[in-house]
Amino acid sequence: MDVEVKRASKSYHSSGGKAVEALSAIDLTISSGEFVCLLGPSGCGKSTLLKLIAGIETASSGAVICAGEVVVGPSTGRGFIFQDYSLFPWLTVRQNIAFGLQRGKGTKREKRELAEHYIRLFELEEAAGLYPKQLSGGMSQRVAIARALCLQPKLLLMDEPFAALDAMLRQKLQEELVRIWQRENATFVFVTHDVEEAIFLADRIIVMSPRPGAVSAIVPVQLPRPRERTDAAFVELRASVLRLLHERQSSIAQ
Ligand SMILES: Nc1ncnc2c1ncn2[C@@H]1O[C@H](COP(=O)(O)OP(=O)(O)OP(=O)(O)O)[C@@H](O)[C@H]1O
Repeated sequence: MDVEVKRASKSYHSSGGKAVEALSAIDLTISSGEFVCLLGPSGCGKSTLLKLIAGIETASSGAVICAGEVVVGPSTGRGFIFQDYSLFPWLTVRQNIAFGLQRGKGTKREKRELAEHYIRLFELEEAAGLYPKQLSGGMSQRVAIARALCLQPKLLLMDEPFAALDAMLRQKLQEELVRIWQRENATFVFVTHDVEEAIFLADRIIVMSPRPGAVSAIVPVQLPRPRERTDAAFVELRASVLRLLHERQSSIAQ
């Protein structure tokens, strides 16, 4: 599913009545099947941009077009995982993961196998019968990711989904996410603060800057996959993206 963001701006009104310009005239085109990371400091509007694409926030001006249709609200073809992932407290891990499959295509058995596949993938076998209140933060996050992937959306929007995970699991899931993306041929948009994560995952990194939120640079990542974090080209690109972020930060501060 391709995405076109056309001069999209978003202002929020705080309780004091003051407007916060979270995004200013964003233009961005994401091709079908692309893996894009949104990278930038806190408050530059990454989550807001993701919410506009998901259709859970409306642009103050401009538009978002997905697969040729103007986004006017959420849709099952556009999956999302946000920071405040919410699981259904009255359902077990297994039931949460399988929840969205109920109305989808396929036999009962196929659906059960799909849910079990994601339970195994995210190492949730032992937690499958537990309820959300019995899970750690990292486990809840894995359930939320598994639940979104289970629906096999054509566009998956992810807001720092690995932020609360330990380093080992985080790397493992990054690798798995790339494999899933390659297999599903879906479009992935992934928000992160982490330069290494962005380089490991993305075809292109959209660097954003704050006050107001804007696209400050677009960095193509032309490293072959699977990527190796210790390769010279990877390390070099990491240094140059970090430099770019520092430059943009200091030019805003001046
Ligand atoms: N519902 C809201 N009401 C008022 N202001 C908001 C709201 N949501 C976001 N903002 C403001 O809009 C700006 C952009 O926020 P956003 O969450 O999109 O940034 P972000 O880059 O995702 O930040 P972070 O990396 O910290 O999650 C910030 O100044 C934030 O305070």
